Amino acid sequence: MSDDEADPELLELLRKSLGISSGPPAAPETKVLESASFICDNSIDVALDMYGTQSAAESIWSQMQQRGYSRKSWSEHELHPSKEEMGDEDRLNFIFTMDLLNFSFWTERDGDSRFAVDYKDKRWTGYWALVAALRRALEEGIEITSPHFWHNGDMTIDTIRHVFRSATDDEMPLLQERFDVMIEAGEVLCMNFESCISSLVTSADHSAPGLANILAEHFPSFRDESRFEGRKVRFLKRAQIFVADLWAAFDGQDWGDFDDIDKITMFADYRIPQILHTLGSMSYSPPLDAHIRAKREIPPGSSWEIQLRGCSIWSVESIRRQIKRKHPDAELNAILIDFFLYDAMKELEKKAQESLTASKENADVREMIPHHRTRSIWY
Ligand SMILES: Nc1nc2c(c(CN[C@H]3C=C[C@H](O)[C@@H]3O)cn2[C@@H]2O[C@H](COP(=O)(O)O)[C@@H](O)[C@H]2O)c(=O)[nH]1
Repeated sequence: MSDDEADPELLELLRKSLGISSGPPAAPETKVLESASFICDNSIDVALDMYGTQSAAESIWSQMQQRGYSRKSWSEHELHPSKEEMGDEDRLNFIFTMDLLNFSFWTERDGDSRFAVDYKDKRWTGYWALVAALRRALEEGIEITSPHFWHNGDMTIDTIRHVFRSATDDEMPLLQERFDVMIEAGEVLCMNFESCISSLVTSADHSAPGLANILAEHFPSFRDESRFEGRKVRFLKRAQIFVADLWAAFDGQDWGDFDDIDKITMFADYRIPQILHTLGSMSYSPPLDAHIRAKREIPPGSSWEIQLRGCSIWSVESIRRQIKRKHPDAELNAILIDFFLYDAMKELEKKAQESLTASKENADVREMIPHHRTRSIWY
């Protein structure tokens, strides 16, 4: 070995001590699926049912095929922004704002008296009420999706109260928190990304988990993490659904072009656990089951809440693996299963509502378990 060739082992030792990695940078990982597996292995109040998972996988896959459910289904929702009506920058801003605020729409009310937004001659509730309110504001000339507007002092809490005003006397939950996360996001975007969502997305260099990690790193309101059995666990629900919404809205191209989109997991919200339980894929201990049916709140960060969220992520992963086992050519990932389950849940809820109102006395609607009630900005 010539004098100027250093000993490779010595070099490696030096690199390790200086924390310099030798090989190519490791591919970004969110560690969400790993968290979900750990939670599921240590859950005693939520359990996955193997047979329920197998039958859920079959019915989900056959329904997805019957409906031709795909990434394009996202843009078929009448309130989601299409490329015909919004330029790329406006759509980026719209989707970022939507997923910055995509949390906690449930209230103590249900039925016709719950929080709702009237828009385009329809009454929208839940997530769709958020999307409708953003559209309504833009049509009223309020730049509610612009990071500049959040940061230049023009936006006040009264702006938010006006933008998200309800058609009933039941107000959108957490209005102050929604205002706070917009102010915070405006500051972070101004300091780190020239107030441009495009700069934020570009910084991930086409990595889906990379973009989710960047959101969690720079924006506290996207840092959806907890501790369980002495370990940090990550859910990153809104960070991941932002990536997934970009991927779907831009049909896997341009701002939706990610090399590793399949590393995104199901989004741990309060709707998917409900349908996973209804499908028999997930079951609850008697105390937890009773608590949820009584519509009692479950504190954020509590063991029950973390078990519900972690087991839901693992349940959708098990369903995905089951579908791939039976149908190796199936083109699908956790995102599409999740989106499908959310849409299916909303259809179920609508049918249950209609049959309850239509024939209250003999409604044989199997009393679907309610969704769990945790109040937080994470989902
Ligand atoms: N896991 C998961 N959670 C989702 C969604 C969506 C909407 N996504 C749209 C985009 C593509 C899909 O096709 C959907 O059309 C909202 N949520 C969450 O649900 C809760 C709102 O419930 P409700 O109050 O009943 O509207 C709240 O935590 C919200 O964050 C999803 O897709 N997956």
